[in-house]
Amino acid sequence: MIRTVITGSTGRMGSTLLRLTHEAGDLRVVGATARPGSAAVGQDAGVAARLGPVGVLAVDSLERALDAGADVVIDFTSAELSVAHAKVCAARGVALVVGSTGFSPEASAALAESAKAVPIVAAPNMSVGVNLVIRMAAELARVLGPGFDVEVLEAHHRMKKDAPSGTALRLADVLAEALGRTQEDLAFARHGQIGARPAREIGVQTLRGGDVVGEHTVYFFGEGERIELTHRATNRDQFAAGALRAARWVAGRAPGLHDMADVLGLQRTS
Ligand SMILES: NC(=O)C1=CN([C@@H]2O[C@H](COP(=O)(O)OP(=O)(O)OC[C@H]3O[C@@H](n4cnc5c(N)ncnc54)[C@H](OP(=O)(O)O)[C@@H]3O)[C@@H](O)[C@H]2O)C=CC1
Ligand SMILES: O=C(O)C1=N[C@H](C(=O)O)C[C@H](O)C1
Repeated sequence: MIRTVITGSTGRMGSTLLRLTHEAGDLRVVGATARPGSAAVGQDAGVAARLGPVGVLAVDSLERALDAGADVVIDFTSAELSVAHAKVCAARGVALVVGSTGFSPEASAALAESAKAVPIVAAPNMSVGVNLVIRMAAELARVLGPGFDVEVLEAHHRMKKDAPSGTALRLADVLAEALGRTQEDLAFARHGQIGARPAREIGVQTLRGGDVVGEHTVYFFGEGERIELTHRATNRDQFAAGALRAARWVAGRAPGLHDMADVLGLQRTS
């Protein structure tokens, strides 16, 4: 049994992770955290997450959740909290799976520092399907080459805090690498008299509204043809299932920072 702690267990992803971990035959929920001062603290974490009892009380810090011992922490909270949680995992020698997005360069560097002490899998999207789409997008860009204009469009629910999504940023990075472009070539917004589209540009656009779980499309606009590569998530289970797969893979590994491509045995695209 892989002893697993779920942070942010009342959140959209936290509650999904709690349910799938509780249902898994090979993982056991041994700890759960909730925001300090919230009504969930001290309650059965499953009840607080409106799932039914899981037999573990939600506590207000990761340190406390780890007191009974754990093999892996699964963390979908925020970039800032994930960095703090990674430091705790590094100090306690516990493996970590991070799904949070919105990392600044400094936060990414801090995560990499913690990964010198413990194994960490971090990815902006844990869906197996999305990771294959990322790979296919890089391949399409390489083969189609500079004659196609490339644009990334993402849509998410109205509560999402970061923009563009972590997945859209990853797509933009792998497309830029495949096409020999740089961060300077990414266009995050257009407005007014912008003139003709620069050939090197890679557009990254954001939609927000309603309960959209997560949609990403890469457009390759050519002369006389257009390719659209789309992934649509209709619930959060596939993100959580990917995170559980990462947890099984990372528990007991040597320290290091890994991506979902490593978990899935795919060649890294960037
Ligand atoms: N990698 C992937 O596959 C996916 C990644 N994500 C990412 O996961 C993250 C979480 O998304 P989502 O579940 O929708 O967000 P939610 O806001 O629903 O959940 C976040 C959870 O973390 C808790 N939390 C956040 N900040 C703090 C803090 N400072 N102290 C204590 N608790 C805190 C929240 O508590 P409270 O509710 O009290 O605020 C909540 O329980 C986002 O960064 C999102 O982009 C999402 C889906 C898939
Ligand atoms: O916040 C979300 O909901 C999601 N965030 C991730 C991202 O930023 O890429 C992944 C997924 O699309 C859902």
